[in-house]
Amino acid sequence: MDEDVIVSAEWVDVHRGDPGVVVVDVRDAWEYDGIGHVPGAVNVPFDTFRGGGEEGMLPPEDEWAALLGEHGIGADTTIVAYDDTHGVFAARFLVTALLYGHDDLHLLDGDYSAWMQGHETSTATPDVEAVEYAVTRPAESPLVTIDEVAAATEAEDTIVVDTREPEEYAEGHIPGAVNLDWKEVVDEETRGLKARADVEGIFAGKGITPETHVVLYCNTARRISHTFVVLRWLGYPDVSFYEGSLTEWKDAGRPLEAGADSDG
Ligand SMILES: O=S(=O)([O-])[S-]
Repeated sequence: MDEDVIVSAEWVDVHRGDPGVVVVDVRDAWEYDGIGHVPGAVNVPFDTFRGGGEEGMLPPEDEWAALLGEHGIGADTTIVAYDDTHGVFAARFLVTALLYGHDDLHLLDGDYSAWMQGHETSTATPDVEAVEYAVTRPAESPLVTIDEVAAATEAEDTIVVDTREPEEYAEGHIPGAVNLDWKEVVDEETRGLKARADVEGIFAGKGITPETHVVLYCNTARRISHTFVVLRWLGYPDVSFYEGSLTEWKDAGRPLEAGADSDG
């Protein structure tokens, strides 16, 4: 997952039929079938790759491999994912793929509602030839443990970021964390990301810069997936992902701090 992780609707329109490209729609089946989808996209609903394994909300490795294979995705496939919620569910699909070693990953900028405004849609289910998918775990992982997160709250040049809504943060957050609601970087009108400089400015306003070690958490590692993808797009080199998130933190009886973020 590199700085080309975010792709425009125009790019998807040109490349969606290319050999080796699979467009993945992570909405529910009724939306995919009933409302329509990007022509040629396969449907891998969020529920089918969410949880059930031993590592946070990741699916078991063999189930993940079978799921991708049955949708015609091989280890070298270029994956483009989308949803209808500004990309947050699709981002979780992409981060799951990354954690299981897939490399060529992209998020449609905007979502299906935005796509529908100017692009062809379809209700036809594509013929898919199943392939074998083999997981190869990456040598380096952005995952951090609960103890690493606790240490990060005290470390210099490190910022722990809560990507939930301000009300949730105010109720209780990891001590020392700043609050940056993942939706802050989304343009409500285009449904895609705000301009790059604006996004960088929003992050910088919270102390998140390319020089900082950034540790992300939310409740169950869904919303941080979007922020993680955006930080990869910006090329920030040191971003950690707390898969256990607040669910694990609370279950472990770790301390919480209440109150709003002082930066608003
Ligand atoms: O997005 S979430 O994991 O905090 S529910």
